[in-house]
Amino acid sequence: MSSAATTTYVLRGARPLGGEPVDLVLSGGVIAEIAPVGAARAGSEGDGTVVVDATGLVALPGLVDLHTHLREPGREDAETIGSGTRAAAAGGFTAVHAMANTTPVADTAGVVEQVWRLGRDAGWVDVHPVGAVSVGLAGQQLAELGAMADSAARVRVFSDDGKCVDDPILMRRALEYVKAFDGVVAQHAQEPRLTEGAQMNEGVVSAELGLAGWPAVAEEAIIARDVLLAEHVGSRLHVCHLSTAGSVEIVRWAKGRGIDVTAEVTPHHLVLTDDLARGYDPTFKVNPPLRTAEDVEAVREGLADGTIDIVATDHAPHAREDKDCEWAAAAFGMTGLETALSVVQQTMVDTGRLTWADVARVLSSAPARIGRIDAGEHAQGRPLEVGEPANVTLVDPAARRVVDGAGQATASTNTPFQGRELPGAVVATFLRGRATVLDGAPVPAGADARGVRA
Ligand SMILES: NC(=O)N[C@@H](CC(=O)O)C(=O)O
Ligand SMILES: [Zn+2]
Ligand SMILES: [Zn+2]
Repeated sequence: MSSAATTTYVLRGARPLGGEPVDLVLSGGVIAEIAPVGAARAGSEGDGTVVVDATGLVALPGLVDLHTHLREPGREDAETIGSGTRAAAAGGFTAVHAMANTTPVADTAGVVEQVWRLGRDAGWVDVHPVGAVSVGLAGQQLAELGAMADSAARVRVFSDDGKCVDDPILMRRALEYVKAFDGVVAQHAQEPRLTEGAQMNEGVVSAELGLAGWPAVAEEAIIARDVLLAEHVGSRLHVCHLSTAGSVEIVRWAKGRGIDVTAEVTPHHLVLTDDLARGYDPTFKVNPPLRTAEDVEAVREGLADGTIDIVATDHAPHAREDKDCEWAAAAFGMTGLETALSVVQQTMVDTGRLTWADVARVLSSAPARIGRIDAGEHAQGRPLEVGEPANVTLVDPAARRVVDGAGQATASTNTPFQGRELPGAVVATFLRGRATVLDGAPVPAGADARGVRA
């Protein structure tokens, strides 16, 4: 159970969205006061008040991930809801959307309620289950979308992620169905016939390595079809992990036409390229595949100009035996929750392409809006204003760290940034006024402000 926050925190000298320093006071689960530095009255009261020296730290609204694989139920050897949500908190997140490709698949009200409850009991972040579009992700029969929407989990995002809803009739029906409860279909855009046996991006490198290629058109053809279907039906479409320059162009065109489409890019597609396949290290095997430097530039441009709405991690932990094997046999996917903010800082903020206010949009308010979790008692992605829920992330943009998968909170070690130095570090995360991370270390629910269990 999430317990009510009892400690009052004064975040002394924090810079909301990278602006001028203030004292941010978190009390009673909300942002209670925003005062000039040193002026917050709560600071002097001692009793139950913790002053956090936030000098130089940027305060962001708690991050929201629209695309996380938590693996429970079914693959608890790779990740559990406990370990995955602890990793999320460590990465500055206060809410995640848990993808449906579990075992069993999250295609019924029963399974999504189980995931939602386990997330709530773990207490690290709000867990919003994604419901499957089709029964068993088999692409044949529509799952019980309405029952999942009406369940305690209040599902609004539906996806067969890992698989593409390639049947246009099924996609059309799903788009029609979700309109009834303002839901969205999040598509994993991969034309299956064009990607049979595909191992990496189709291009110069795949030809050299002799690995079967995954052409850009396999992604773009589905996105083009889906934006037209969304227009025809008058429904809401979300494009998962967009990765090619052509996909950016199609989404830009669709938005220009007024089609209700949103799109996400992953941190890894903002920086890594298919050159990394040359070492045959399956850590770099992911779906959609790492693309070319031109694609990386195009997705950065698309994120900067608002064509791409959000950054979503596609955190995809895998057990060692599924990655410690030859490339062709390895599973697709890489972890991302604990490096996402740093990669966005490196590629977009430190390059002058996004401000911290933009980061708050692409990693918090926009994903919360797309997932329809931006209202009500547990609202996420809200502005840092008095009276709003105290979901706050403190990041030190001047910090530098070398990524070590073994030292992360996620139960898996398949980070593509192993050994790389990244800028920025999450110093603290607050979920409705309760610290889930302090001094860079996770604080379990029920522990006091110094991380000691009461
Ligand atoms: N991204 C991946 O390479 N893998 C994801 C599935 C997916 O996001 O398509 C997974 O579940 O492992
Ligand atoms: Zn996917
Ligand atoms: Zn995914």
